[in-house]
Amino acid sequence: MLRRLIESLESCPMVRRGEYNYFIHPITDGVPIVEPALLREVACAMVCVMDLAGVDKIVTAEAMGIHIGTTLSMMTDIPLTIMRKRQYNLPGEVAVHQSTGYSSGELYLNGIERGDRVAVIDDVISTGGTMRAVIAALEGAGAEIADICVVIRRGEADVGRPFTTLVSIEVDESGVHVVDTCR
Ligand SMILES: O=P(O)(O)OC[C@H]1O[C@H](OP(=O)(O)OP(=O)(O)O)[C@H](O)[C@@H]1O
Ligand SMILES: Nc1nc2[nH]cnc2c(=O)[nH]1
Repeated sequence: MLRRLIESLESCPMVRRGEYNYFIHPITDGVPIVEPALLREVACAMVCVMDLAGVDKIVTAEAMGIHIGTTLSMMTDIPLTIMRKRQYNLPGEVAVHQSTGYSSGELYLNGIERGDRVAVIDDVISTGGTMRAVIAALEGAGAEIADICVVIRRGEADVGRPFTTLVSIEVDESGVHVVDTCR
């Protein structure tokens, strides 16, 4: 079922970002091209593995959760909010610090009301810094996190809650290796 995702990961290019081996893939970078069939495969798998019962809103982080979150939202009719790297200063906006293996900055959550039941999705988890920031923001806003699903798990990050991943990978000098899948 995840044939396109697995094959494209195992043949994707990689660059160095400092000490970090950064793989480049349509789902995590939007380049070189996002094939509709791949996006469909990923979103269909998410619908299958996630508990979306009674979920009011899907939450993702800028930028590379957006195409996945949009597809999932269109398939399920659940509205989407995007945690932005830009501050809007709207009433109730929640700011949190995000750090990854190669960058750091702020993320801003809007559009969540106390008691909202939310599902969190993202393209990849590596250090877990982004997901911990998203969870902290949602807890700060008083949301109930119903489920968390990330397309690609790289490493063993702990975010303090269980989460589902579609595939687990290892990355070394020779490239990406898929070591586990959700089905
Ligand atoms: O587990 P972590 O180490 O936090 O890494 C995962 C995050 O890294 C990427 O985001 P990035 O901040 O690079 O922004 P982008 O989506 O705008 O490329 C990716 O989209 C995840 O959100
Ligand atoms: N594209 C991409 N995004 C990431 N986010 C965290 N690690 C990575 C990576 O290696 N590649």
